[in-house]
Parts: sequence; structure tokens; C-alpha cells
Amino acid sequence: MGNIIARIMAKFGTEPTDLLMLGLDAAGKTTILQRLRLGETVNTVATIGFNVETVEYKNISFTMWDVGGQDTIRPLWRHYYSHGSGLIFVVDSSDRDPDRIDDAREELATLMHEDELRESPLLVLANKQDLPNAMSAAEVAEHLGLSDLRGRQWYIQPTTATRGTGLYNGLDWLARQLKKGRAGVRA
Ligand SMILES: Nc1nc2c(ncn2[C@@H]2O[C@H](COP(=O)(O)OP(=O)(O)OP(=O)(O)O)[C@@H](O)[C@H]2O)c(=O)[nH]1
Ligand SMILES: [Mg+2]
Repeated sequence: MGNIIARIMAKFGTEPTDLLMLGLDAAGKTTILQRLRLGETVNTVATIGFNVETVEYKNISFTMWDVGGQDTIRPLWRHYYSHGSGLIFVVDSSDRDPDRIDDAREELATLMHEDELRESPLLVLANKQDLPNAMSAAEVAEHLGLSDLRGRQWYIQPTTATRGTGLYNGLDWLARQLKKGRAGVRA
């Protein structure tokens, strides 16, 4: 009994909650991470490997894992699944190239079938809303097939990472889902 409580405490008590942020290259993941961390936009270079930062929000401490999305290094994503208590999937809404949209849908579908991520709430960020040709969140949702997901808590949030718009709305949703999950564990 004590052991179970200790495990729950270790996972949800004082320990930061792990969030895993994935998505194709140039979707805006590192920009989002730095924006949340510093409150400002920094110039990024393509991530080869990963970045990890702790972000405090509403008394919750999140450890955010931002993993590079270039196709050659996507096979490395699976090594980070254990950090996916919550999953953030970032999409460049301005990229209407059908091949890229297909890639994003396929990568997300793979993630949705992973056992380790089975319980993870999914926050999709339809990023780069400031660009004139950006798809709406509804269009991105349709392309990704989100309405076909079964047994998954998901939410799509339009964002402009370079201005910080929408990021905290998305985090709010994720924090609520993770809190519900914790209540479920305690029950
Ligand atoms: N206009 C616009 N540009 C953005 C936005 N978010 C990110 N960018 C730009 O998109 C480019 C790629 O952003 P990154 O944050 O490096 O993308 P990433 O997803 O980390 O890419 P990888 O590390 O290769 O996986 C950068 O030039 C950013 O400034 C946004 O909301 N609007
Ligand atoms: Mg990056």
C-alpha cells in the first residue's frame, strides 16, 4: 500500500510532469519550448537530438521534451515515449504540401498505436496561424484524422509560437486532463 502511494507521489506529487513534444521538422517545437521558458522568441536551428526544459505553469511543473523532427531522426522518437505523460504534436499549419500533411498524419497514427503512449492525452498545436495561407485548426484536425481517434482524450489548439498566442490555452487543457488522470489513479 505504502509502496503504491510512494509510486503515485513519485509520478504526480512533487515530481514535474513529463510532456513529450513531437512533430515534423520546422513545425515550431523548439520555438514553443523557448517561448514558454523565456516568454520570448528565440532564433532556432533544426534540433538534432533533443532539448529538455522545465516550465512552471499554474503551480504545475512540466518537464518538456522537444525532440528533433527531421525524417532521418524520427526513428529516435520512440526512445522518448517514457516521457510522454502528455503528448504535444505540433503541426506547421502553413505547410499545405500534401506529402508533408500525409507524413504528419502517418507519424501521429504511429504514435497513437504505441503502447507506452496509450494513456497519454493528446494536444495538437496547429501552429503558424500568423501566416496568410495557414490551415485552420479544423482543417488540420481533418487532415490528421483526429475525429477517428478512439479511446483518446485530444484537443486541437491554434497557435502562433513566435507571438506566444494560444500556447497557454493548450497547456491549460493538458493540465486539466493530467489532473483528471491523477484523480482516476487516486480513486
Ligand atoms: N511565422 C511563424 N514562424 C514560426 C512559428 N513558430 C515557429 N516558426 C518558425 O519556424 C521555423 C522552425 O521552428 P523550430 O521551432 O526550429 O521548429 P522545430 O519543430 O523545432 O524543428 P526541428 O527541430 O527540425 O524538429 C523557425 O524559423 C521559427 O521561427 C509561428 O508561429 N509563426
Ligand atoms: Mg527543434
